[in-house]
Amino acid sequence: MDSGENISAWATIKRGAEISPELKQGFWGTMALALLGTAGRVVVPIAVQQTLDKGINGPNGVDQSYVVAMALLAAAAMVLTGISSYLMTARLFTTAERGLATLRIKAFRHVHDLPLLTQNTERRGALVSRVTSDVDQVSQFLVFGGIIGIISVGQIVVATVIMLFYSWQLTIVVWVCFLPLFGSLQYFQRRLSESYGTVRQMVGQMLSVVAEPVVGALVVRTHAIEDRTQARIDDSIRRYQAASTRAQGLTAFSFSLGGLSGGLANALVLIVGIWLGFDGQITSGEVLAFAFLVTLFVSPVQMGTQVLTDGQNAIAGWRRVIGILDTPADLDDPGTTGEQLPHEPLGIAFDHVEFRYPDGPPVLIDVDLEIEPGTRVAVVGETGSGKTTFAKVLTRLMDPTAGSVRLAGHDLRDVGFASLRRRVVLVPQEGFLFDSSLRDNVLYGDLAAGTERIREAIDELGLTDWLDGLPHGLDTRVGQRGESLSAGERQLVALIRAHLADPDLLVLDEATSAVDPALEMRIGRALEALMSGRTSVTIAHRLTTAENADEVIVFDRGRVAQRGPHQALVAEGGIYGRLHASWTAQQS
Ligand SMILES: Nc1ncnc2c1ncn2[C@@H]1O[C@H](COP(=O)(O)OP(=O)(O)OP(=O)(O)O)[C@@H](O)[C@H]1O
Repeated sequence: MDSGENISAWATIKRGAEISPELKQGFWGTMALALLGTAGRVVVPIAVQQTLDKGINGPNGVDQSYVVAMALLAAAAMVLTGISSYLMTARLFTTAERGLATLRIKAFRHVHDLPLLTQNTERRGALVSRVTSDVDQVSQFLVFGGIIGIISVGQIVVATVIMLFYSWQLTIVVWVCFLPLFGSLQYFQRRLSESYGTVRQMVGQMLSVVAEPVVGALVVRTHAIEDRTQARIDDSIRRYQAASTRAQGLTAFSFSLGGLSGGLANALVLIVGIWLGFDGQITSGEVLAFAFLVTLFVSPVQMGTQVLTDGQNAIAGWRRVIGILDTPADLDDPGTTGEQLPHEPLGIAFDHVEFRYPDGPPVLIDVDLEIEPGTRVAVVGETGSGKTTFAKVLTRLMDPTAGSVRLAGHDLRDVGFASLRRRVVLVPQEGFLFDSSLRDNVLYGDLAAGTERIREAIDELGLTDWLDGLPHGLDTRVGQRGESLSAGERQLVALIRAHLADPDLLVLDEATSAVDPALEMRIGRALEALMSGRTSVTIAHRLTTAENADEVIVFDRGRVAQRGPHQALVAEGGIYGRLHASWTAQQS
């Protein structure tokens, strides 16, 4: 998956704003409010200077009404600052959250389009961290860092302009104190960017290492590998801690440099200001106002270094989310303009199909076959011979690397996904059940089905007595991943789901888990009903499945080695003969 690391900070912000156009909305209004707020803050030192130089030390002595007027002006300015800060904060919150909601939605949606292989290889925890915690970093920065950043820049600009108005010499003194910091900003920005990039990567790794044993808790317990698992988790936490400490150290250093420059500027302004005052070039009110202005200048610079840090962390996160969006979907959906599969049993044609996993050897080699509509096919072969890969290519979970697959004469690449997923259903070996009711789970087959249709489907599969035996019927909770049901019952749910979908090509990866004979019979009956009137391809692990099929296709190291009815293949011997012998030996 695209790590996004090659995108520069500026390009990341531009691309981020392109993905979430809401972030740009009302930007100039927010900037105007920021400037208004900053201008309000600057009024206070000016009022202090005016009060001292004209209201108290003026040529006609103390001018009370002038002092009151200046106090009122300062108060009004503070109220204005408060109101504009509030409005700006509210606007930033709203636009940032709206923009990030769009980013999350787009990223989550794209996860479904990612190549299946990427989803397998990209550690799932890291993927989740990209769409959750990485987006949170961006959110925190845009909301808090964004506010402070805008205020800071505005404050620095306005403070500099007013400082120049009072004394250009003291302004130069202040800027000279900050030059080393400003000069090294780019260096810090680069180092911070690298460090926070590593931090975000470590967060992803930590999440995936933590998530794995939670999902595989049963294996961890049964094999008593808690210590080994914990050691891996400890290691990833420590690596995250080290990366984070390195990044924070850099932040602390840049922050201290800001503090040092600020202290130096304050001291030098007083020394040089008093010296200029002796010379008559500046009044005491102006020196006092300048001291206020230096504070107005120093605090945003210090805040700015913090913002820079948060910004780098956020940009590192933003890059990773953009990396998801920039990873192309491997399968192109022709969409509504694509061809539609007919609603009738589908004929299958593999035209010199080759498939290889990335950087791997060919796993399907020159598979060239036709299957008549309505045929019941069993696919057999030794482990690793390519049966599952064949099923995935047949259902267009992956495209062949050479050759083509046609259903009812349509090249699968030209068929719209909506039609394909409606007419072709794959029932995997271990169907995934969601932590919800039985009804919700079977509804994934046909979201529009009502209770009556569901009951009808269950009846057609001969499962009504099984359903009636469940404590709450259709409302029975299946638990996480269907853990409250037995393995056989989970298969039944998968079969009902598939039947509701009413496909014209059914591709089944037969479950290998043994179930009790009564349930086995139920599953057999349900399968029988499910396959009738449809083309079906079953990856068979049982002798009876192969026996009952119209035709058996035998795979050997990616090639179709034999095909024909069961009896004929038994007579032929070869690979199927050996398989058959081992099945019958198992049964006896
Ligand atoms: N995601 C993958 N990445 C790389 N190689 C893979 C991947 N999935 C399968 N393979 C390889 O492809 C070959 C065929 O695998 P496949 O799963 O299609 O075999 P199979 O006949 O279904 O085996 P089984 O009966 O054990 O499920 C194997 O050598 C396997 O190692």
